Amino acid sequence: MGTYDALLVVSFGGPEKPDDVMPFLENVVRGRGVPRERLLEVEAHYQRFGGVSPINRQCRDLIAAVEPTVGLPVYWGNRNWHPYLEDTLRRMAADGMRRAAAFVTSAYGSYSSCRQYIDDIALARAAVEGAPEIVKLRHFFDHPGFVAAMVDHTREALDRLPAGHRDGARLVFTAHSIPLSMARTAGPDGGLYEAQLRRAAGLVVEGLGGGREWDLVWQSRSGAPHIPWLEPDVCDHLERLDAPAVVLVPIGFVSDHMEVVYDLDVEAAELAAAIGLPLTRAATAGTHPRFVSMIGELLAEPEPEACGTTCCPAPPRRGNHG
Ligand SMILES: CC1=C(CCC(=O)O)c2cc3nc(cc4[nH]c(cc5[nH]c(cc1n2)c(C)c5CCC(=O)O)c(CCC(=O)O)c4C)C(CCC(=O)O)=C3C
Ligand SMILES: [Fe+2]
Repeated sequence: MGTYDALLVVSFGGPEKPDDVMPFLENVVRGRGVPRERLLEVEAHYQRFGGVSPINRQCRDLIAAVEPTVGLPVYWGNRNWHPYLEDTLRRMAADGMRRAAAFVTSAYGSYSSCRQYIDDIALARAAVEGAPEIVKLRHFFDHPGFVAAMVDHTREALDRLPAGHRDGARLVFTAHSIPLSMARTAGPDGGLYEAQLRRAAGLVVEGLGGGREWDLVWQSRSGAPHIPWLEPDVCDHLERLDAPAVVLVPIGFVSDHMEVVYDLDVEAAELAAAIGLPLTRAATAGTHPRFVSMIGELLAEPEPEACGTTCCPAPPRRGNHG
């Protein structure tokens, strides 16, 4: 860890009170062509939980668990809500930090899950005089710490199924859907997002001892209806699936984001109850001890090379942001 003088946790950000919800959502979708109706729907998901996203609390919990283990000061900055990256970089500069490793709370490559973080770090650095150099840590989808946490949590979810359903239960892995065009151009050769997700899911199945049927499906589709996104959606999949029981494994998320607590724990759970399908949901990595120790292990790895400039290109912007 000799080359870094701080760890910077970079996350998505989320609202912490009802009045934060619309300004937060407008930050997220600025220039993105997300229809107003979709935004209002998602606003209702947040308001149902008192206008509070679980994500900030999860970042604080992760930082509290990680800080004592890494021997470095830990900072936290978000892309879309307070504490904003720019404010955090300003504080880091004032504290004399010159060079920090960035742990982004997303394990995979694609524009939304990687490049957008890199771009926002660069924008924030450009706005702050004397901002520290930032080295983004690698995609950790296949790291034994992440995999071990998901294996444990999937086993716990299997154990929560009614006895008699555990052996035959199907594992349904989920990740955030993205536009097909974004999926095709993810990574240096395209298709990286889906390939990394399949690899991570396969490692979890292996860690459980193998021999189980599993699928990778998508959730939380956004955007305009005429734009194709990755399919099938988790709910369509559950409806068609011929399985005695299901464990949902949100392998695409590192903590229980709003997408997990609403789209899976409310929507998918209601559907499963309606069609009589026994279903449980595996916890996300969260603050599992192996996930926490993984961060220290990533800091000790040889410094990752920066992504190439043609990797995960930005989709065309819409609206008044060019
Ligand atoms: C790949 C991916 C991840 C995983 C990687 C990562 O973790 O970064 C992710 C995470 C998250 N997405 C989140 C929230 C939202 N995402 C939206 C919209 C979008 N997501 C997209 C992709 C992803 N999103 C895309 C292509 C869009 C369309 C607009 C655009 O092109 O940018 C919208 C707009 C409303 C809507 O959903 O339509 C919201 C509110 C939160 C916070 C949750 C909380 O508060 O707990 C988190 C962690
Ligand atoms: Fe999202």
